Amino acid sequence: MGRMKVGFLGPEGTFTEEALYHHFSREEVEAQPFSTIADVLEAVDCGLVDHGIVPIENSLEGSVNLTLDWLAHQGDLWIGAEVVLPILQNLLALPGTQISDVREIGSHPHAIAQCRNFLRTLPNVTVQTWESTARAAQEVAKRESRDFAAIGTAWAAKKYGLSILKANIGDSDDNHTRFIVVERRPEHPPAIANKTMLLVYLAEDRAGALVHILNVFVALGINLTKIESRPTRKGLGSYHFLIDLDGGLQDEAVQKAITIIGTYGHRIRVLGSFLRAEKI
Ligand SMILES: O=C(O)C(=O)C[C@]1(C(=O)O)C=C[C@@H](O)C=C1
Repeated sequence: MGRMKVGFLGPEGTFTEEALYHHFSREEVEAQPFSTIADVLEAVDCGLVDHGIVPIENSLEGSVNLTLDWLAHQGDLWIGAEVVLPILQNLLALPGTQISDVREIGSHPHAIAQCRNFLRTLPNVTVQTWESTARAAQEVAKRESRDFAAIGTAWAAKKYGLSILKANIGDSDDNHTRFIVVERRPEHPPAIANKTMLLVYLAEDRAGALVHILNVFVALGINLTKIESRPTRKGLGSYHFLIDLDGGLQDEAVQKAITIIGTYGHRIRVLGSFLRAEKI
């Protein structure tokens, strides 16, 4: 059997690539970089790769909306696993660069958001967003200019021949990102899982509709670990809910909750069921 093809947010040197090799062994995969999160998810959807890995949530900046919205609106992918990684942000520049040389800093919007306090110490520097941290690092190497620095991984510095101008520039030492591993929806979901992600559309916008749903989980003793509302794209104020809960799809209580919520007329889609990743 050939190696599994796994798409990731590239180029090489992103946090997503680190997460990929945390989950899969180098021997079993053929890793394929894509420029955007949407490109990764589309590649899985159309069968170009077997799996895809993308960020979904960060402990400082919250949800990665691009990922949540793609899952809700674009395709019908299945989340088969999650990976949680500690995130250490670094300022990367050409060797020999001094902080006073830097006029522009580029990175992924989430990485920029994780380093706000550090960036405030550089009031004369403009900040640019790039598709990923490694893409910005690659650009620093390409421009060969000391004016431009990137925020990203220590591995990207090595990969693109850059120096770490300043290490650990994140706003908090407790910085973690959760990544999801997606695949095309399997015929049979896994039999052992202890976490499930649901997408819920309320039947109607009336007082107590959300409480109604939450009460079902309470009554069945199901612990919710995250709830996020995102626009349905059907008008201002119209939202659906992405709910993470403790329990696998094989659990009777989870099955019951899904059935009851459905009989109330709310629409529910299981986005995935998998083994919870422990924080490292
Ligand atoms: O740009 C990267 O290196 C990524 O893997 C993306 C990403 C994100 O989207 O949150 C992943 C982890 C960090 O939180 C910062 C950036």
